[in-house]
Formats: sequence, C-alpha cells, structure tokens
Amino acid sequence: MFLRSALSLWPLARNGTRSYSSTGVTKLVAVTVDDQTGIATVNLQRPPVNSLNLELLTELSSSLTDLEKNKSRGIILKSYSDAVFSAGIDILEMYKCEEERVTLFWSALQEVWIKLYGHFAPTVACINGHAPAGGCLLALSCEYRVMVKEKTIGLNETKLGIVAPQWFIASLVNIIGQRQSEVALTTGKMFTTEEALRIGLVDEMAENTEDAFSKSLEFFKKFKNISPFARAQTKAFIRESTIQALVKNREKDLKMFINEIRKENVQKGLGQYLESLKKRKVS
Ligand SMILES: CCCCC/C=C\C/C=C\C/C=C/C(=O)SCCNC(=O)CCNC(=O)[C@H](O)C(C)(C)COP(=O)(O)OP(=O)(O)OC[C@H]1O[C@@H](n2cnc3c(N)ncnc32)[C@H](O)[C@@H]1OP(=O)(O)O
Repeated sequence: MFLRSALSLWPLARNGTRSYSSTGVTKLVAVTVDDQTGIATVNLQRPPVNSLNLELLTELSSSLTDLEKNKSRGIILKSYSDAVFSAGIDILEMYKCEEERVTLFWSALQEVWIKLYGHFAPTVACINGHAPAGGCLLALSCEYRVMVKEKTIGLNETKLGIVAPQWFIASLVNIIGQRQSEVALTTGKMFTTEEALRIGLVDEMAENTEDAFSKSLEFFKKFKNISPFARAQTKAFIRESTIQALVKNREKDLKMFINEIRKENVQKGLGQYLESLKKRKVS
C-alpha cells in the first residue's frame, strides 16, 4: 500500500521502470525507479570519466532531493561507464577557477554529500569502475559498496598536493577506522578492489557491472523484515555527528577550500597533475 502510494508520485511507467530527471531532460544524472521494488538507480553519465563539476553535482543534488520527497525504497549509485565510477572532482573546477563558480561548486559538493550520507533510504554504491578521491567520497557516503574486480579506489588527495577535507576523512574513518585511514590518506593510497575488500573499504567484489548490480540489489533484501522507520532513524543517529560537523561549519569549510586551492604551489601542482593525466593511460 505504502509502496503504491509513494510510487504514484513518480512520472510515467515504462517497461516496469520510471525514468526521471529533475530538469525534465536527462543529462548528467539519469534516475530510473523500478516499479516493483521502488528502488532507484542513479546513473552518473558525464563522459569520459564522470568527473564532478558544478553541473553534475547540481543535478545529483536535485535528484537526491526528489528521491527523498518521493520516498524511494533505496538507491543504487552507479556509473554509465564500465571503466570509471567517477574520477573525482573535475580538476578544472579547482585550477585557475573564478571565485563565484568555485563557491557554487564547493557548496554543491557539500550539499550532495550531506544529502547522500544522510539519505533516509538504504543506499548502495555499485562501483563499476575506478573511484579516486571525490569518486571514492561518493561511494563512502553510501551504506554498502559492491565493487567490480581489478578497479581502484581511495582518497589520493595527498598525491595531488592537496589535503582531504575533514568530512572526506570522517567518511573513510567511519568505515575502515583511524589507523588504516591515516596510512591510506597520508600516502594517498589507491586500493585495488581486492585490497579494498580485505580492509572492509568495500563490502563485496563483483565480476563485472551486471554482477555488481545484482549484488547491489541483494543488499536491500536484508531489510525485508525491518521497520523502515526503525532502520532510517538508526542510520540517522549513527551518522548525525559526522553530518553535523560539516553542517555547522559549511562556511568555514568553504573558505578553507578556496584558500587552499588558491595557493601558488597548489595551483602549480594541479596544473602539472592535469598535464600528467593527459600524457598517461591506465590499462
Ligand atoms: C587545509 C584545508 C583543506 C581544505 C581542502 C582543500 C582542498 C582539497 C579539496 C578537494 C579534494 C579533492 C578531491 C578530488 O576529487 S581531486 C581529483 C582526483 N582525481 C584523480 O586523481 C583521478 C585522475 N584520473 C585518473 O586517475 C584517470 O583518469 C582514471 C579515473 C583512472 C581513468 O583513467 P582512463 O585511462 O580511463 O581515462 P584517462 O586518464 O585517459 O582520462 C580521460 C580524460 O579525462 C581527463 N580526466 C581524468 N580525470 C580527471 C579529473 N579528475 N578532472 C579533470 N579531467 C580528468 C583526462 O585528463 C583525460 O582527458 P583528455 O583530454 O586527455 O582526454
């Protein structure tokens, strides 16, 4: 009954799923909701590597708001690409950036993290490709991570000469603990899927995208006999202090970010990193 009334808020059904976009035109984020289960698949689709720019984050943020309003039964976050889940922040948002744009950009990233980390329904990251830095952050924000074998994941900020913000760090610490996080963060470690599974950074390994997606769907079955309210409230209690640490300091966090990336040595490092990316290819 609940499912029916919640789903009746969604736009037209097509082949058992409802496609949906907050702007009416699907662009960088495509949301489909399964008619039977009420589970939403949020597909990031910004070629070539789903790097996070202002436009993608703005769409993702409004999709998350709509999913919250429409009482989705769960979210699977995945990539359109089998190679890259998300390459993290689009370096062009930090390199030689304008104050107005970078302010909007960072605020949108904060907003997405707050909404995803605190989403009331169960969330799964179907990590069907590499997930460095901001890509890893999106995966860490979900409750469960299924990752395709032979990919990489981690917060590699120090390798770029930048510092992962406190809320990135907290998201990692809450999953793999302080000691493992300290080593990983200070060395900018990118874990292979196999390594990530060993330390609990991901929960399951999959053969390919299809396998990862079906394993992601299995996660929701754990809650078949659990009250949705009890589940959601428990999640909220567990995550509240981590979320509040950013909510109370958004302005300060924004200033720190802008101040940090404007430093001459950081700008120089980002420029060199961009150049090195253009020269290198990952097998
Ligand atoms: C003290 C107070 C602290 C306050 C905080 C201050 C600062 C910190 C703030 C933020 C933290 C930063 C978070 C980030 O997310 S930074 C981004 C980190 N990302 C990476 O390091 C990933 C880089 N990319 C890769 O490793 C690879 O691209 C890949 C993801 C493994 C995919 O490899 P593949 O071989 O499939 O693709 P290509 O490498 O050929 O890439 C294709 C194309 O995309 C361009 N590109 C890749 N990544 C990015 C990116 N993140 N931003 C912009 N552009 C990217 C790449 O250059 C290629 O471009 P081309 O023109 O050559 O086609």
